[in-house]
Amino acid sequence: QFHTIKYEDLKWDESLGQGSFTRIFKGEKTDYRDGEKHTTEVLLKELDPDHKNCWESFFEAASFMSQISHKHLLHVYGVSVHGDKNIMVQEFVKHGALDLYLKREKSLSVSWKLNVAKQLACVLNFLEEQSIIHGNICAKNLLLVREEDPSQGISPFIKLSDPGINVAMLGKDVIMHRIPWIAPESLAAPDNLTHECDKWSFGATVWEIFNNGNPPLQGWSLEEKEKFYENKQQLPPSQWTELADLIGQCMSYDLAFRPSCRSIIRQLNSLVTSDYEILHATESVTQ
Ligand SMILES: Nc1cnc(-c2cc(N)nc3[nH]ccc23)cn1
Repeated sequence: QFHTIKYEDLKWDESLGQGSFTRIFKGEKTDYRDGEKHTTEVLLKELDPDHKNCWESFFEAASFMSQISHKHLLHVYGVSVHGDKNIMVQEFVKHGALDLYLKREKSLSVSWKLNVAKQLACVLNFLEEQSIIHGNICAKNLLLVREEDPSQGISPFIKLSDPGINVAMLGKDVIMHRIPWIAPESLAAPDNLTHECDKWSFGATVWEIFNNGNPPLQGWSLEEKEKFYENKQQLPPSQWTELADLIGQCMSYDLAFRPSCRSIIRQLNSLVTSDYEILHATESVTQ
């Protein structure tokens, strides 16, 4: 299952916002190991008391994250229950969620974006090998551990966060808000997620990464979003045809057409090599 942490060993610092039915805070946890007191910076994710009915799903997400470990998966230290408070204690990731970072940093290079997309493909492949379905892949659930520093040859490093409350527990509206990240087939059957669902979401997330953090279908109403799926529409394709092809394959309405993780990684690797031409192409355009 997961490690339980004593409430009195936690300290709350500033609020960092909220997710679906959760509030997040920066904080600290203390533990006593070999007679010494250790303080660790943590992210405290609190389930709203008025959504107590979701606590199983909340803890399912915690145990999901605690059962497996991977360099690109967020570490969950454990959970703490105190009265009607359910708290998930996660590693604190310095640069926060990628969707906000992409909006803020307007001049990220193509190789930066490809590097991040490859890291996500790696953890997606790992989850598939472990027969584990995440169910909520999007830039908001990617955390930036380390920024790039080209002068030092340091590349960005991301981690995939927990999936949050199971999409089947959420109301129809929340599910609709997840268009176009949620796979079309999951709209009708949110409690029957498959690995193919994660590939669809991967496609939407790569589109986000290359679209400078502008969310896809930004400002669309729930009705328009529903039509987007009913009419089997696609997101606006990137000018980079190979990238647009990969995103299009991942976001096929027919599950069978979605590529294997190995194929996704192979196609991303081939993109890196052809990165040179596109880089010069965009530079010549922008100059
Ligand atoms: N596991 C996590 C999750 N989110 C953060 C985080 C870091 C930061 N600098 N600003 C933020 N603003 C909102 C969340 C957040 C950290 N660790």
